[in-house]
Amino acid sequence: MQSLLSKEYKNEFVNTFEGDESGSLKPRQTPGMFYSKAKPTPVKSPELLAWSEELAKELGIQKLTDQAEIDVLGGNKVADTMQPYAACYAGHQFGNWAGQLGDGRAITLGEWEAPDGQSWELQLKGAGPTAYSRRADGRAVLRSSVREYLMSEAMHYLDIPTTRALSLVKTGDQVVRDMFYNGNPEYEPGAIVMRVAPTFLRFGSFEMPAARQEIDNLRQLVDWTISRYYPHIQGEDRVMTWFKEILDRTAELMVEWMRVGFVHGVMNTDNMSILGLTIDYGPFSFLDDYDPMFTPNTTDLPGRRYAFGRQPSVAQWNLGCLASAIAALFPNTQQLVAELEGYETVFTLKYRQMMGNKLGLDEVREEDEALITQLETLLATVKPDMTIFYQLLGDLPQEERDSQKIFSHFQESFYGEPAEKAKTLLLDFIKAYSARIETNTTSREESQQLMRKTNPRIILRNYMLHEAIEGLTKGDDQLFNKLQKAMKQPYSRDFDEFFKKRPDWASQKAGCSMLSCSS
Ligand SMILES: Nc1ncnc2c1ncn2[C@@H]1O[C@H](COP(=O)(O)OP(=O)(O)OP(=O)(O)O)[C@@H](O)[C@H]1O
Repeated sequence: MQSLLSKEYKNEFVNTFEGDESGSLKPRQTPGMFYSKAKPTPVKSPELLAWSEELAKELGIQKLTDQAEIDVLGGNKVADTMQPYAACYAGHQFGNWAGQLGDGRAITLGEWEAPDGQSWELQLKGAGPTAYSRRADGRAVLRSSVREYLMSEAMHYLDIPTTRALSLVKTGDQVVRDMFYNGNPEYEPGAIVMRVAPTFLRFGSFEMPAARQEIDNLRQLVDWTISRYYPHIQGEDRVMTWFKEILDRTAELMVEWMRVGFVHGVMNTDNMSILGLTIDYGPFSFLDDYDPMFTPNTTDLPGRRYAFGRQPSVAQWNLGCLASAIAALFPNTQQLVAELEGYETVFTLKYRQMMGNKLGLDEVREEDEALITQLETLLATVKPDMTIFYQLLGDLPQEERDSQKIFSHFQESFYGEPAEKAKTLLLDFIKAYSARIETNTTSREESQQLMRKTNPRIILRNYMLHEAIEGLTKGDDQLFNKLQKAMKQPYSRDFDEFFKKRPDWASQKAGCSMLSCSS
């Protein structure tokens, strides 16, 4: 175990690539550069609100003992061997080329080598302006930081690839935000999250040199990324093999989001991790009532580009941007295009298997495709609470045939009284499902076990996060602490006080269902 301050940090990224070393925080374009050095801007009075004990242990980080370490987490102190920088990247936002973006409020302090040899970038989000802040302040508010802290850890415990969060610090400064974009800016408490990931490189990191036609830089970044993060990929075709693996990981990530009903909300290419991790927890939401066209992002409302059911195809579109960016490294792009077109097959195979697990099927047979489609139609029509529906499905007695009893069994998952047609869909599905389950070669117990480890029981619903944030803002951390415990066991029945659907009052309240982009 080592302390945050005494660690000998590695700085491979800045030692390998060309960067702007001036340390100037003036917003600017940085052609030819992979990063710009940027020290965090000190805050008034950093106060530790949360610390991920398990993650710290995994990384070999010693328990915090004094204020100097909290000062590191708040950006007021930098260890001697850290070389803080903001990365330069570009991106497509809402389908449009946005040019240079870069870390406008995130600063990577250094790379921490864990006892198992794995290297982790330690990054502060909300640590003040950088060369890439454009017209914004480089800060984050408590509201969005609590959401990122809790949700990224919750995703980890759901077994979904994600960046992690080590700490949450309240800065003591006030930050101005117009939460509802109605021209009424308000002061909100500022906060900083320390995020960790092997790398925060995004699709947009590769789009940047490609757009600037800096082909040598692009090649250098690709080669380095493969050697460092995909060391098992060797040989002449390594760039193509690498692309295929990113495609595979991205498809897998989409399947995982669909499994738990996670809607990211801003799937721009600057928010697509090159490792296939969930990155950037902004206006995300879990589905409450099952609606494939639900988007939690108010900015996304007109087109619903990032709606729940569209995420897999948006991921393919984003992979297309990555493919275009690296196309210059291939003599011809035929295979690249073919791989991209193969995404749908890759996704569908994984998706079916995942749905089979959600349903407790022993295997996914060809005829199960119809059952899955039947279920999807049922869910999209009845719009029950997704999480509760699957829990009830797992608990439904196998021998139950009484329509009224079946209907009552699912009552808890309904938002409002379903129409007659919806009832018929439910009963027809249950009939087909029960018949299929009877043909399982595995036992009912095994089937239920599979369902229990695939279908989460506890999800961090937006209204719960909202209530926890309201509490914290008033100095009451009870709910926040309870959620921190509950999210670590999303498949257990020990935290059933959070096993409940979204209350009526929360469906229209800002921050409880829908959110705006960057805060
Ligand atoms: N308050 C802010 N100050 C400076 N730059 C910002 C601010 N908010 C967002 N940005 C920048 O705007 C771009 C898009 O914002 P987005 O909300 O996707 O990212 P983010 O939440 O800040 O960061 P990340 O993707 O690193 O989690 C990024 O380049 C980001 O750094």
